[in-house]
Amino acid sequence: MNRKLLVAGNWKMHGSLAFARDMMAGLKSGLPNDPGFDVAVFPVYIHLYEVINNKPEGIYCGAQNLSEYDDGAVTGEVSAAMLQDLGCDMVLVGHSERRTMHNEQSAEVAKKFAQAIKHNLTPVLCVGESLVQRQSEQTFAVVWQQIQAVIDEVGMAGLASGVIAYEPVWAIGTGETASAAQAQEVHQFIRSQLASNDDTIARRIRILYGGSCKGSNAHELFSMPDVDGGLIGGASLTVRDFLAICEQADKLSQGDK
Ligand SMILES: O=C(CO)COP(=O)(O)O
Repeated sequence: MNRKLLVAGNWKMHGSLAFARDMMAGLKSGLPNDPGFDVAVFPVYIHLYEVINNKPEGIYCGAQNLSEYDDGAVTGEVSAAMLQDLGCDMVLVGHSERRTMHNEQSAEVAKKFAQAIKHNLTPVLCVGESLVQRQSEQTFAVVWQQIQAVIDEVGMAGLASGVIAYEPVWAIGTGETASAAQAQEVHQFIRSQLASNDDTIARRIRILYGGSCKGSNAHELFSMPDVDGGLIGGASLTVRDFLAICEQADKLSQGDK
């Protein structure tokens, strides 16, 4: 099955309104017209509106987090309905920085995923193991537990409305990338586990790789059969670096992938 590659930039807690405008202007002039791959950016909440109002046509915009609740007395949180109202298309859920720094548990992540699909946002479910977990051969178990929690909440049909991003924690912001073979091994595991529940959904769902992905390794990673693009941190923060990754996605989308 042909899955469209997705290159997604997670800006994390970086940028400013001027940065958001400059990035959008740079992508407008640098991206191919009508690309054969999808592009998304994930700014902080307070820069979303600026991005939404300045983004080139066809680029998706998403938040980095959302509340697990509909509305109410939840100071400092932002609901799925508010994100949709603003014009967001997507939202990250369960990024490892939220799981570790904000102690988000898989059950909470699953509730956030459910909120996203209820409000027609595409959730990008981030999963991945720590270095200790990899060294103790728990990678598959950890990753699957994180996905299973979402399936328990929304079923396979719900999961199918989202995107999965495999981000090994040891590769995030460290400069140490999973090799293409290491990424493929986990992506293939995820897809085969999903296939034992629903083969069609398993073949259709996009699984991104994240963790020190950059222009120089994107082609090798994205050319793996089960890698459908990337969730990019550091290399999404300049037009040049982000476009270098998009260029690789463009080449692959015009070729066999
Ligand atoms: O966490 C990431 C994207 O969500 C990856 O970050 P880096 O690309 O900076 O390693």
